[in-house]
Amino acid sequence: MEVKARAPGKIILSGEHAVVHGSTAVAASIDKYTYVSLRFSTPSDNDDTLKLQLKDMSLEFSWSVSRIKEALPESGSLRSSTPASCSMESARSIAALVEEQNIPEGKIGLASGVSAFLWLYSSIQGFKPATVVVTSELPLGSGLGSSAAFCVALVAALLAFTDSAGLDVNQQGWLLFGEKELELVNKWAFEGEKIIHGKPSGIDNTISTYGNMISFKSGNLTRMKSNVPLKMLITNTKVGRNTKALVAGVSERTLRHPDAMAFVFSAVDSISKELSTIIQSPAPDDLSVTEREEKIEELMEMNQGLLQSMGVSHAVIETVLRTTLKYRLSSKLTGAGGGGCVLTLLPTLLSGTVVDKVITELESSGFQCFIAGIGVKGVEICYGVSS
Ligand SMILES: Nc1ncnc2c1ncn2[C@@H]1O[C@H](COP(=O)(O)OP(=O)(O)OP(=O)(O)O)[C@@H](O)[C@H]1O
Ligand SMILES: C[C@@](O)(CCO)CC(=O)[O-]
Ligand SMILES: [Mg+2]
Repeated sequence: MEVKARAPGKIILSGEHAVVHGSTAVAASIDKYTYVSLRFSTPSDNDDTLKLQLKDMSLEFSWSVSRIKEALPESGSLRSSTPASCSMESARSIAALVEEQNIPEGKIGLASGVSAFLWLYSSIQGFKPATVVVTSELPLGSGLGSSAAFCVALVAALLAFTDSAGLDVNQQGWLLFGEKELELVNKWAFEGEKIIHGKPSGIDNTISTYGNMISFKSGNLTRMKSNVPLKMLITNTKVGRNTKALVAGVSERTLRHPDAMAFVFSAVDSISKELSTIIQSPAPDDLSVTEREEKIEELMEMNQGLLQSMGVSHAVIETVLRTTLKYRLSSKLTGAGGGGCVLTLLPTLLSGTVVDKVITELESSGFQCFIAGIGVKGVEICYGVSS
């Protein structure tokens, strides 16, 4: 029996970092996915290992299930229907299991993803031998929610054969979970994100699970229906960074300057609320489309300024901002910043020639550009495929 799951990446239109401190943020899914396929071994395979294949990186990790059982005995008593946090003791055992795999030095950032995998797999499926194959269209560690898409797709595949899935394994094509099941996927994925991010707000796993567009505050989501056709250019600066370290940096700055940072977070909250109102207001005529876009551009610029004051911008992000500004286009970093990806609003009436020119100039600086499809469905699964 085999199942494949796919979960989308995301952009944050406003509110990253501040959302960790209780402000509102607005996020949308994008049409780039992480895929996870799962196949349990059968007795005829004569194989008692759990394998994780990261296809894009040509890496394979494997553990005998008895070794995992010995290291993580508490996982055996957990239930797939009750998401559980990784204890300090389990985190230590997982670190040992990951270390045994000798991840190449240049790819050591994967250790947190592999740790999340071990926790989620053993907690949801126990100690069954299986092969899990991962591929992704998302650049890792670039602000497009690769960590959350990985956790969401993995959890969806792991829950697909449990009673918690609530789906018929004989159905064909991509299937959506029901509401209760989505909630369960989201909660487990959040536990994985905690292992990768340290202190996530939950916005990334939530948008990857539910898809479309959401506003998010203090762990609660509000689904949004966009009435503005948003076209966003995404520029990957290819400067690598790590969300956990950036989030920790903002928390340290907040401890040093609590009063000033409270105002910064409150300003971001107002920006996100205004942005949600504009995006959801009823369909306008052509003139007001332009007016709305101008407001969105101004809010993006204001948010970028506040992200800079949180200390999460980067020289390379400033280069992208300067380049797009030459074409009178507004941009902001998206996700954790510190490098990674930048969003640029492409107004509806902007000519294709200008879009081509700005992309050519950005790519000549060594950046990678693409126009994302925004607001796709959240996590989906497909039974009976072979990877
Ligand atoms: N396809 C994948 N396979 C294995 N591990 C992954 C995969 N995708 C993400 N990860 C794990 O997540 C880490 C990147 O997560 P990180 O949160 O730093 O960046 P991001 O999620 O891409 O950006 P952001 O959190 O700003 O949206 C990787 O270093 C790896 O540990
Ligand atoms: C930087 C951050 O706000 C968004 C990362 O995509 C972290 C989080 O909310 O968990
Ligand atoms: Mg992440």
